[in-house]
Amino acid sequence: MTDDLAVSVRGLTKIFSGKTVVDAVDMEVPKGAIYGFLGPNGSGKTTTIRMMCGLLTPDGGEGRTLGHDIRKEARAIKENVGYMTQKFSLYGDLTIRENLDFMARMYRMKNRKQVVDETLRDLGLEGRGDQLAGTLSGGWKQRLALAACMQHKPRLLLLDEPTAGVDPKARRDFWDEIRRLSKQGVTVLVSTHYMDEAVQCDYIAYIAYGKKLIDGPARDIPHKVGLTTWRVDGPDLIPLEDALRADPRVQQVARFGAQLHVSSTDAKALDDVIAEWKKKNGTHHWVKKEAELEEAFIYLMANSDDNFGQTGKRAS
Ligand SMILES: Nc1ncnc2c1ncn2[C@@H]1O[C@H](COP(=O)(O)OP(=O)(O)OP(=O)(O)O)[C@@H](O)[C@H]1O
Repeated sequence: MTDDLAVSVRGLTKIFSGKTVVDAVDMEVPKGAIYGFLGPNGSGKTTTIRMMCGLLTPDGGEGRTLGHDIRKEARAIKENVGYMTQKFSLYGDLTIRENLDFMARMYRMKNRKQVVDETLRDLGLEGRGDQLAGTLSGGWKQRLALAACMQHKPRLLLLDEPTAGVDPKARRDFWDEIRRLSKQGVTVLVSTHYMDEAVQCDYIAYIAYGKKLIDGPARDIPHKVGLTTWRVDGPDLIPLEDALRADPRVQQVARFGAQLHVSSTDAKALDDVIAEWKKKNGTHHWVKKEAELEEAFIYLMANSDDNFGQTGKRAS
């Protein structure tokens, strides 16, 4: 394992009740990266991340996280992990200070009063420590939850759908903060179903049925998925959209504002469709474009009930 990797694991496997839910996954996560795990419900994302962070013992495989053996030194890894989930984050009926203190206790921090005071100050909440956390707005709850799990200065941060249900401004602020942490060298692992979280990631792994099917830098993912995309705008897009969706040679039609992005993994078949439309109706403006992460994300998620590689489903 090189010094610039926060995580390097091979053959990671987990079996629950006789069912292999993570199947021989290899993974390398550079230090300070924001690494997104995409995939359908129950595909094994959380289980993979938990094994990499020393929170769950693998049934097979090996590797190191933050320089520690994931099997033998799980405790040392855990001490360096901050965990923020959408479901469990704060106790609404405890005060802001009590929540911060509770988290500091969980990490057995010694100088808790000082740490909590510092966190309150950093958050700009000095005068509001006695306020019940449940009375905070969604965006503030999220800032508090993030600050709480960073108090022990972890080098690895786990985020489970961190901005689900949060308004756009708070979401932007949150990702600004995550990027700041990543620049400071904190490695961030994000499990998500949401495109606007996926596009924040430097690296992406797509997991289905416990297997890692695609991974790499986010900018390489569209190429790895192999999508060809055409952008179209012009009048009467709704009938065009309906017709394209009904065409078996088109795998995906996604609306982006006043445009449609029309995609397929079969470039030739798609080009034929577009050529026919250009001939039939000259009022639309068609441009072939590089597929971007948004289209790749929609494609992966829309096809995620099927075995990967099978197509035929369409995103909307
Ligand atoms: N502690 C456990 N005991 C038994 N089965 C489990 C346990 N944890 C997870 N599983 C099962 O393992 C499979 C993978 O779950 P996991 O939570 O890793 O998936 P996921 O991709 O993170 O899903 P989601 O996106 O819904 O959170 C699921 O079928 C789940 O029910």
